Parts: sequence; structure tokens; C-alpha cells
Amino acid sequence: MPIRAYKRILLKLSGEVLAGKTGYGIDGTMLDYLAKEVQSVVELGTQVAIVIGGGNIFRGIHGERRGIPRASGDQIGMLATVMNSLALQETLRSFHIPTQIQSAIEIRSIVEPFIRQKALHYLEDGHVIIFAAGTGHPFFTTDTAAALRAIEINAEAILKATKVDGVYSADPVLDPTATRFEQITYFEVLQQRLKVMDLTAISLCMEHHVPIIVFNLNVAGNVKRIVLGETIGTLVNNEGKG
Ligand SMILES: Nc1ncnc2c1ncn2[C@@H]1O[C@H](COP(=O)(O)OP(=O)(O)O)[C@@H](O)[C@H]1O
Ligand SMILES: O=c1ccn([C@@H]2O[C@H](COP(=O)(O)OP(=O)(O)O)[C@@H](O)[C@H]2O)c(=O)[nH]1
Repeated sequence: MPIRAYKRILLKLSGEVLAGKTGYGIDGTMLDYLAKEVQSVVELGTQVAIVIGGGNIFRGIHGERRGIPRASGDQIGMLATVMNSLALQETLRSFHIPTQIQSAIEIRSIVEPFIRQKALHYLEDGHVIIFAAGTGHPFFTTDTAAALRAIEINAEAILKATKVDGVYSADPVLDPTATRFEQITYFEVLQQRLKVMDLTAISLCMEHHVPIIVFNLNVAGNVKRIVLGETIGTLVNNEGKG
């Protein structure tokens, strides 16, 4: 078996990634693609926790335009992450990967509530665990939920999957002259307000020394490459050189 760089990771998937090319909702081809990426590291014996966003269905901030107060809009957004989690769970199970969901909001007839000790047991038993409903609180994001859960389960790294291949000096989607960092410190990300992840999430990771690897999910095999220690994307930690 190849040597793994990481034994326990937290994979952060944006909701948007689930929409695939359709741009909205849940795309079956994308679910299969994600399941294969996850399978490739489960096969290495890596423990995998996943936090998934809801932006493919609803973002709280956008509700305000339709007269939905932010806190209610955020609750809709959190429920969207539960829908995405269920879709991903069923796909992972169809790939024979044992998968559990734990939700930060209690919806007991559908998914288990978040119980840290139980989550740790699932991981140790080789189950993939999906943490749904973000932090359970409005005004937060699933990036912050990813940071929080990564700390709670002692994940060795957060793998932040995006459609760009790392952290840039500016949003590369908007600024073609932006340059990519191979490594950068949390402090530099905060100081330069680089919006690849929200600042609350970065601060939590900085305080608790959780490295973040920002990488392009659209390149097949990237999750496995990272777990095997290849330098992919941008590493955010305390020692980055910028
Ligand atoms: N400095 C930056 N470096 C890299 N990406 C950035 C930067 N600033 C903004 N971004 C954007 O952040 C996105 C990554 O966040 P992600 O969670 O995937 O997207 P979203 O929050 O839109 O679902 C990238 O797709 C990119 O367009
Ligand atoms: O702890 C959380 C996490 C998410 N959300 C809501 O859920 C939506 C979807 O999450 P996010 O935008 O982080 O998803 P992504 O951008 O990763 O798809 C957000 O817009 C918020 O409205 C929230 O209120 N609290």
C-alpha cells in the first residue's frame, strides 16, 4: 500500500460543485465523479469526513432580495446542505462505501444529530461521515463548519475543493493577472483578504493549526494525489512563504 501523507482528512465540497454543468441542483454525473474521488482515498485506508455546502440550491444572503430575512434564508441554506448530503450519501453507498450523515440541526427522522464521539467511532470503523447543516447557526458558512468539524475530529488537513487550482493574489475568475501561491500563511490570507475561504474559517484554522489545501476538484485524481503527499494547489499553514 502506498504511504499516505494523511490518515484523517476533512474534504470541503462547495454546493456548487454538485450542480455540475447544469449550474443548479444536483447532477448525477457529478455525484458519481465525487464518489470516485472519495473512493480512491478510502481505498488507501484514509478516514474521510465531508462538509458540503448548499450554494447549488440556496444561499441565505440571496433570500434577502426576495424579502426573506437573513436568518430564515440561512436556515433554508442549511437545509439545502442536508439535501446535498443525502444525495452524496446514497451515491457513496452505491459505490459500497459505508457512509453516515450527522446534522448540526436535529432532523431525527432523516439523519442523526451531530455527536462528536459517535462521529469519531464511525471514522475509526472506516465509515465516511458527512457533516450536514453547516454549523447549525445562521450567519455562518459551510467553510466555517468545515474548520470547526476538522478541529473537533482532529483532522490532519482540510482539503478545500474549488474550481480554481489554489489561492491567488486576487480572484482568478475575475482577474486574469492574478498569480497563484504555492504556500501562504493564514495571516497573509487574512491580511490580504483573499476570499477563497471566509475569514472566520481561516482564523479558526490558524488558531488550531489545521493546514488547508485549496485545490482544483475538476482534475480527476487530485484528492488521492494530495493524500499521497503530492504538492497540489496551495497549502495554507503557519509556515507559508507566500
Ligand atoms: N484570492 C483567491 N484565490 C482563489 N480563489 C478565490 C480568491 N478569491 C476568491 N476566490 C474564489 O473563491 C472560490 C472558491 O470558493 P468555493 O467555496 O469553491 O466557491 P463558492 O463559495 O462560490 O461556492 C473560487 O472558485 C474563486 O473563484
Ligand atoms: O453554518 C452555516 C452554514 C451554512 N449556512 C447557510 O447555508 C448556505 C449554504 O452554505 P454555503 O454558502 O457555505 O455553501 P457553499 O458556498 O459551500 O455551496 C449559506 O449561504 C448560508 O445561508 C448557515 O446559515 N450556517
